[in-house]
Amino acid sequence: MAELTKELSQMAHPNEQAPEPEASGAAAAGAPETAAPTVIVDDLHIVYRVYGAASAAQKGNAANALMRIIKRQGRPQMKEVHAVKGVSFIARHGDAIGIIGRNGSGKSTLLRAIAGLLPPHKGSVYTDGQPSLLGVNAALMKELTGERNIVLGCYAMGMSPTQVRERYEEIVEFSGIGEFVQFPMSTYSSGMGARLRFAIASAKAHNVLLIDEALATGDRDFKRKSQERIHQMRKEAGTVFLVAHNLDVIEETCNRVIWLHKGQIKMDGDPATVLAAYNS
Ligand SMILES: Nc1ncnc2c1ncn2[C@@H]1O[C@H](COP(=O)(O)OP(=O)(O)OP(=O)(O)O)[C@@H](O)[C@H]1O
Repeated sequence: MAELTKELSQMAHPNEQAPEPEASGAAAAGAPETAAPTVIVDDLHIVYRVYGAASAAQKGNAANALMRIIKRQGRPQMKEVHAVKGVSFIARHGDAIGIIGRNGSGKSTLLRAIAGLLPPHKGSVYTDGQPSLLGVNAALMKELTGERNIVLGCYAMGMSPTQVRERYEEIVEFSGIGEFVQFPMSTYSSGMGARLRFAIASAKAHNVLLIDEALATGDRDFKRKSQERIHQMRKEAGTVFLVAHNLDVIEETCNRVIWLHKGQIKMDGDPATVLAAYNS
């Protein structure tokens, strides 16, 4: 608690997404402890409510269905999925944090919660500025051309028309989509879409950039370019979170790895140590 209070007071503009920090086991690795914190996650719990669903024990069983009819109960209405269970950590300027874990371990949920897209069931997320989430499904419009998406995407990130004009060619060049920039995004392969999204999102310096698997679909050349850009963004004093199943990308890009298992942190530390434990 004392550590968290101190860290919070260091944050320039904490973007408080939930009240009252509570007790914490937050630990830092990666960037030096003197670097300013950019994200504080304190005992975070995220619960999804799925309406119209039922647990395996409640449904698909004739005896259960008969009992519900006898008791005049309707279909079970709601199921809760406790996707993140008491996660705490502190991220700092200059950190590139890889988040690894099996399918369904809570990686994407954690990123979406840091981005402020999911309300905490319990606990808090504090961020320095508005984090930008760059996901496989990031909101570009499929029916518009790459060109229109670049312009709109840059405006959405708060760039001025002059800044958009200055950066436009570089974004097209970086994405490598060539003449397809004049075609609607619905004609793009998933790799081309992912490259364009990354090129747009990384055209601006972000305090906190959250990347969800966006590098997974790029080819080798693009992966190398995007890794270089992530390194550059870290130098510009930002913090990058990266969810990827490709552990090579994590190892080459990140200075810290958080391993999630069933919604909890199993390990948080330097990539060599965490990846060795994860692979064993
Ligand atoms: N919108 C949702 N509604 C209900 N449950 C969800 C929803 N999104 C995710 N979940 C559940 O939350 C848990 C964590 O999912 P999440 O997508 O965060 O995991 P992940 O580690 O990113 O998985 P993957 O590696 O497969 O992408 C899973 O049990 C998943 O079924």
